[in-house]
Amino acid sequence: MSRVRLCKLSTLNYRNLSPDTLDFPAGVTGVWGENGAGKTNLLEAAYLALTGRTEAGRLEELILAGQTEAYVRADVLESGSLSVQEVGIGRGKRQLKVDGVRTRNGDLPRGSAVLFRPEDSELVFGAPSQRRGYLDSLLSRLSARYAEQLSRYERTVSQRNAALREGQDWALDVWDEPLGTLGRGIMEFRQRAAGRLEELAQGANAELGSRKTLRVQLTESADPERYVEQLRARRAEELARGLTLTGPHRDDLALSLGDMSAGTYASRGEGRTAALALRYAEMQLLTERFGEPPVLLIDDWTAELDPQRRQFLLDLAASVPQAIVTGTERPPGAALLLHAAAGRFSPLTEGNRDGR
Ligand SMILES: Nc1ncnc2c1ncn2[C@@H]1O[C@H](COP(=O)(O)OP(=O)(O)OP(=O)(O)O)[C@@H](O)[C@H]1O
Repeated sequence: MSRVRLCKLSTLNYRNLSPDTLDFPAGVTGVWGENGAGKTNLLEAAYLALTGRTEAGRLEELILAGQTEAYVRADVLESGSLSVQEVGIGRGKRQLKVDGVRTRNGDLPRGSAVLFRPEDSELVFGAPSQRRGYLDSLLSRLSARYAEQLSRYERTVSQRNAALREGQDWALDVWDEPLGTLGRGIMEFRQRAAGRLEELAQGANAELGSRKTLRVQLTESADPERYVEQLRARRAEELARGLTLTGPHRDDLALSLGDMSAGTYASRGEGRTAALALRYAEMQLLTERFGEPPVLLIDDWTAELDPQRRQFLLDLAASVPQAIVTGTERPPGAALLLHAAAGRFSPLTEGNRDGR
């Protein structure tokens, strides 16, 4: 695949952003302004327009309070040709278009952007579901087949859970076989990706100055070879609880630093560093898969970070064809600086760069 570059971003009714179209050059764009100015919202909107995905919880939250629909549009340059990606959001639904034609999620360029956020620390300190979400989002972008299998698996788990809740013992035999096949596919894909993920994250964690070795290991709830057998062995317990208790939807990506569980023992800074290392690994895996680095969207480049870690982020941004870096301090070395205030973004020209 070719390099994807964001040329323009337009938004309408997106959180607190004023309706506008912004131009983005190649290289680093710095977005700087006070707390609550809309910097994170801008990055989130760019991520949504580039990938069709959002890291925010519920779609409704993205819509300007009091409105019913929001819209983002990215004019992107890919393989030398321009295309227009549009995402419309209504209550609980999202519609994607490429060059005016409706499309499904998987049809947007899958490796086109990576979002670094201070909230990424939740990958380390949060629940297993956060880490599974990270892994699934990454693997779904690396493989359309994984994305497809995962969504079928998740549907099957909910149907099987419904049968469990209704105590339909006989119906479970119908669900166990497809669940077994889909679940095994997911487990095998995760196992294949986990080694490289650990290698990349470990390297980045060391480069970020951490003296403790970061381990990233899959903790699997089931054995792919014996999955259907394991499902059957826990059926009585599952019927009692009305839940499927075994399978990749219960896996975790266990993180440890120097042999101690990172979630339990890491300091805030160590956790933040490990989370940066995971995002770095995501970016590298997408680069390896698609042959070009994604657009980097780095939110709050100074948050909780010491000078060495800030420099790592700035160097990373400078190393890729395009990055947008936000902060309450101006990131040095940007090709374009935008000043953020109350959801508006104004370019700082040479004349007023030093004045603000
Ligand atoms: N759906 C919404 N409708 C209206 N306003 C919203 C909506 N969602 C969020 N906001 C507002 O957007 C504002 C900007 O938030 P944002 O997180 O982008 O700020 P920021 O510039 O990144 O700030 P910080 O430096 O504190 O991280 C917040 O004041 C928030 O209340």
